[in-house]
Amino acid sequence: MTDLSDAHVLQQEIAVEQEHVDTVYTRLAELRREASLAEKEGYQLAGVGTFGALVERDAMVFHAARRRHALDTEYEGLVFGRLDMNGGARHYVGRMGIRDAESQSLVVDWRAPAAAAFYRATPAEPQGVVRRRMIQSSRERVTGIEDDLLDPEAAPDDMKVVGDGALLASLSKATGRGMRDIVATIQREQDEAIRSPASGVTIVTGGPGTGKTAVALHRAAYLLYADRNRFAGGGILVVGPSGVFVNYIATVLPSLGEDTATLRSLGSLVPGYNATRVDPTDVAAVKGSLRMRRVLERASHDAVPDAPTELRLLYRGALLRLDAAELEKVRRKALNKGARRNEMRGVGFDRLFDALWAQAKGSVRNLPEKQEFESELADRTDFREFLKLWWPRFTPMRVLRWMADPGRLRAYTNGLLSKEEIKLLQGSFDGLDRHGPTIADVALLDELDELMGRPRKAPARKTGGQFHVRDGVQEVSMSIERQNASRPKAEREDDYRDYAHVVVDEAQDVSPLQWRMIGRRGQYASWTIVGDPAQTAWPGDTSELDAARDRALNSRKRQTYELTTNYRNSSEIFAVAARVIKKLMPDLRLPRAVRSTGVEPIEHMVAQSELPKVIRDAVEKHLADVDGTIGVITPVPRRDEMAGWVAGLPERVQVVTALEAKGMEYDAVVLAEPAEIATDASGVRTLYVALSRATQRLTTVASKVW
Ligand SMILES: Nc1ncnc2c1ncn2[C@@H]1O[C@H](COP(=O)(O)OP(=O)(O)OP(=O)(O)O)[C@@H](O)[C@H]1O
Repeated sequence: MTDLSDAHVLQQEIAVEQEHVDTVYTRLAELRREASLAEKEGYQLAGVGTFGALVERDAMVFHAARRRHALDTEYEGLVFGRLDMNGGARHYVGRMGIRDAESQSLVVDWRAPAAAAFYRATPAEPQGVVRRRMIQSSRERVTGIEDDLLDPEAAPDDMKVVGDGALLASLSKATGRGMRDIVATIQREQDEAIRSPASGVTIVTGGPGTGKTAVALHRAAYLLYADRNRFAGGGILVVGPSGVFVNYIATVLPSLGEDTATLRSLGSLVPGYNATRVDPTDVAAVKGSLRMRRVLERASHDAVPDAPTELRLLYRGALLRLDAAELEKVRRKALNKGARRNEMRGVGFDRLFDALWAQAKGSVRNLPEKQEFESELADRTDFREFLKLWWPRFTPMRVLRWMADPGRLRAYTNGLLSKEEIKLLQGSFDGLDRHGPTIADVALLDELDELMGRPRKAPARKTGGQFHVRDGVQEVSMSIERQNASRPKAEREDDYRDYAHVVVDEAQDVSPLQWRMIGRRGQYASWTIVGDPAQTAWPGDTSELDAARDRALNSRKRQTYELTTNYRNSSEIFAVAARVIKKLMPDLRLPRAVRSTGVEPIEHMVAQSELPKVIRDAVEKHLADVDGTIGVITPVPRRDEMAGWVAGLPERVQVVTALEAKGMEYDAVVLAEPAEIATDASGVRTLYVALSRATQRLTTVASKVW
């Protein structure tokens, strides 16, 4: 009986909301028509030909096109919330703000201040909200409603309240590909971090699945909304650990209505590199250490391998000669401590001329003025060839390659690294030529770039102006293009460093040198940093990481937020992960997993020889259990071998190493050989990460006790 009447009320309320949603979509269709029309009219204005008309055209076309794009991308689930306020006012909350023809608000943008209460109001602090309603829909059709009655005292008698727990309802849906959209269900503690002030540094910490990545991305969308000029103009940089992860989060930003953020992995932050190779964790830790800066400094000042050991020039019948020691003296004089080698090239040449001039004065008769002496030498091919070999223009890659030579490596690291550390580096640069840099190498290359400076380039030839000449007609380009053209364009595209905001995800794994690399690109930025120290793969002491981070952020003011609810894992799955990390860190505060599925994780203990079959069977079982993604997580060195065991299965099965699994989320996970993951250099904390990736099903397959 109750059920029937509940169902009846639900249908009634759905019909009420459907009516409003219909009004919104009708208005949306009107707005789209208007935007297309404005775009067309804008183009027609070009025919008028006056300068003013052309500028107006630019603005119209640009704004209309952006508006139309927004209207198209925000279509699905446009309206997702409703607030009934004390006093009778009613607001709908959605992916974008929409007003009717009389400028009355039909939907408030989720990022607008008026929508904040939707995320923040609680029964203890209702903030004027009587009833909060979540509206679920599929395209234009309302399919469900969930209410929270926040202020029963203030509720009118006829107010209906339906459903229980919108959050849990939304969480039990499978994730599918990409992160589930959480705009509708952002929780209070998350909302506070998302809307934290745009200045200084916002630090967000929290255990697995607490929504750190979600918060970081929503924050990027929020900042762009709150101060578009500042953040779209300067740009927002979002840095994630790996390419796999960056692809995964790339699908989320457009769904937040933002396509203006720049996404980069740590291996692709520096232009020209797209590194995906990973070093073993202990090697990466040495490469990421601050002490490497001194090592690189030594390398950047070292003599070039195979450089000429002598300079002999026959000049006006006299022999001018500088031997190895003299050449080395000249080089050192030009390159005193801290000097940047590429920038000092001219100074090095000047010193060389000085040395030759001093000799010539004693041995050449009819010596011309010094200037003429220099230009005579500079014209000679043999001398120019010598200069090229003696002091070439260096690229960071060229110098890093020197480290593959054991003798040079020893010389550069002597006294700075321990014997064990030097041993770890030996051989680790061998693959540079054939396979390109590893992710950790990219920070070394960026450091070298700074230590050596850039070879001065010939001034770029001007290409185009602000006018395009086409078919004899002079046409003004779009103002947006002109704006772009007036920026130092090569810099912005190539190695832009003036981001207005930098978001760093999985910050617990950013090495000291990587902090420096990111810091160079955010010197004037405000920052959002999210991470979980308990999930770090950094071996040993993490205080060096903290110090490097602090240096990158220098004295900027900080706000810290802690997220405490795990939305990803079922409580049954998180219990397994918690058991593992508690052994290592008994005092760690763990998040609360709010959702129970009643399905216990499966733990298989099998003989080595059975691993391939049991793993494959487990994956096949999960393929039947869940519709979404399945992650097979392996020890780092065994990825390819194990991928072979599950070859030929559908695309929704992804095989990743425990390190690559960072930040990822799957509906089901099959975790292979936990004991091997735990004894790897990155250890138990990486196993903890791997065990907390699944939303619904977890199977572990082990041949050794763990
Ligand atoms: N308020 C929320 N409502 C519904 N789902 C949420 C909410 N917050 C987070 N989620 C979901 O929880 C999952 C975990 O979020 P996210 O990946 O951002 O967590 P994380 O803290 O970055 O995790 P980790 O540190 O383990 O990588 C995602 O599927 C996300 O969509």
